[in-house]
Amino acid sequence: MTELLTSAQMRAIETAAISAGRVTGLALMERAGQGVVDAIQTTWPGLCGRAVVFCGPGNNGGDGYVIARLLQAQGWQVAIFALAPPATPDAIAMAAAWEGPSRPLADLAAADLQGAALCIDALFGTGLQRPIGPEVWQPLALARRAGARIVAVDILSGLCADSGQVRSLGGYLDGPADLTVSFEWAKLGHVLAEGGQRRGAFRVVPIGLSEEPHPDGVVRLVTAPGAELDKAQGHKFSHGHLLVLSGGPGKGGAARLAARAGLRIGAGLVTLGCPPAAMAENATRMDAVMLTPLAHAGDMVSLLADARLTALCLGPGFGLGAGQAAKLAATLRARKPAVLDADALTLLSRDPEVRALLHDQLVLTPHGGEFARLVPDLAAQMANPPGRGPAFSKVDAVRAAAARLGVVVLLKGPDTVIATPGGQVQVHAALGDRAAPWLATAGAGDVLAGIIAGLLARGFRPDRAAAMGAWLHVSAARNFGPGLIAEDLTEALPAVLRGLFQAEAGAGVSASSNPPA
Ligand SMILES: NC(=O)C1=CN([C@@H]2O[C@H](COP(=O)(O)OP(=O)(O)OC[C@H]3O[C@@H](n4cnc5c(N)ncnc54)[C@H](O)[C@@H]3O)[C@@H](O)[C@H]2O)[C@@H](O)CC1
Ligand SMILES: Nc1ncnc2c1ncn2[C@@H]1O[C@H](COP(=O)(O)OP(=O)(O)O)[C@@H](O)[C@H]1O
Ligand SMILES: [K+]
Repeated sequence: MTELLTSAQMRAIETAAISAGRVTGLALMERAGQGVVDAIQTTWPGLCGRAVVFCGPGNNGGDGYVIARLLQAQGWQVAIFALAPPATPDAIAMAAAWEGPSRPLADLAAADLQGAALCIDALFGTGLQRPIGPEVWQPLALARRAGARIVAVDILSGLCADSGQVRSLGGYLDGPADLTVSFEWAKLGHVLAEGGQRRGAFRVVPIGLSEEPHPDGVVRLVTAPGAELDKAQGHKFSHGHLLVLSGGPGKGGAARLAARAGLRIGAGLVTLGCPPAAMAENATRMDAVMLTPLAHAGDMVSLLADARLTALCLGPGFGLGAGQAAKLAATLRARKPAVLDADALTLLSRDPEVRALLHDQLVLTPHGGEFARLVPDLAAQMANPPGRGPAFSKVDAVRAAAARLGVVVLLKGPDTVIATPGGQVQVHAALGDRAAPWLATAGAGDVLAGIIAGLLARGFRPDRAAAMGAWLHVSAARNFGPGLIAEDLTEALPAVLRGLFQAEAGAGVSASSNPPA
């Protein structure tokens, strides 16, 4: 399952299926409840004992009443605590079918939680449209302190299903849910921002909607590349020539990392272009990467005119002077595929005339700070704590930035978001069995820029190069593991490629996709 839905998209699918008579809301709710109970058993086989179920007023609460009934039928001792009476027809019906104890959540006392093995959080799901107060999150915090495992129905209450941001007043509970069980498709709030960090073990269970038609504009998770990444027969120029521009003496490390990554990912040739004063330093550090002196933007003319030069990478350790701005402008005027990172992004944000030269063969790879310099209004809107109504998520911000700038934008992080100028969005989620916290190390971003630039040089489309780059980068980090430094990423790439091609040649199925669960 590679789609990531918004709550509106999920609602639209559900409403269409119900209105067409293909399913009833009650049947969906029953399957959702059953899915949660099954997921609890799979996660903690044999667990049984006392459970408290916190129910909200909407259909998320409705799921809670189903879960209470099914747990009780399995021998659990269950008590329901309701934040408010059920308010939707389906939740009212499911509450009526519950024959056990039910009390107001406001009456919850520490004694009610003693010995509870489970706390089912069915307070709010995809319908959360405004911040919750302490009366909602404090009982969850209390249950956690009492030692109960928190099971979030659909999503941990207080997280926005569209942005992953916390919507809470007066604090929020510490830490993640122990288990989150969502229905049919993961939602954006399960991978973006805090949502990715707070989902705990994550399962998506079927509720019978998988064949329903999807609305337009669905965001997709980046999955493993396939055989397309392998090298076809040919000579080195068949696989492209990448030019990486570097800064002056003592500043070349970042560009060298990018250049080596471009070579490792299969560009036929990689040249590092540096100021003449940095030639000696770079020559002692590079063998397979070629070197060329580039004192001024004018020195790039013949290189840029050469059709065999298929991509560029500008930014890592580049510098922020007038000379660098001129080289950036010359590159953009040549309209070749390129990755713009680091200092190139800062130069862009300073100079509207250079920004006017952007074109659709470019990939911009900002981190959060660079993104805020490039598109301050969008970054501010994204950072605002969501109040009432729909949130402005990282997906919304990156989609808007790509449309405004007319380039592919990749905004980095454990939740890497990639958008095209046309509005297509992909997310690479470095979570769960794809978590890569060791990537938070100096120079990791330079390697990512080099990988993507190498893929551009090989002829991949900018959005495809960006998505494959994000996947390969995290896979390389995971392949190396703890202790990773940026240099290790390039050296781990061959094993990652070998694994991919072996998986492809084997079952014909990728062994290492990036599933939501
Ligand atoms: N969409 C689907 O296909 C399915 C949805 N189901 C469940 O239904 C849930 C969505 O149900 P709803 O749309 O009823 O939404 P919720 O149950 O998430 O909450 C909506 C209710 O809470 C109120 N509310 C929202 N924010 C509040 C706040 N901060 N403080 C107090 N009240 C607040 C709303 O006015 C509304 O009454 C899903 O998360 C899922 O658990 C499942 O039953 C199965 C199928
Ligand atoms: N916790 C994390 N999980 C997954 N990826 C991460 C994490 N922290 C950082 N990264 C990745 O590491 C890279 C860091 O890039 P960047 O911030 O530009 O650093 P630098 O400029 O030092 O190279 C990005 O690709 C980012 O997505
Ligand atoms: K919930």
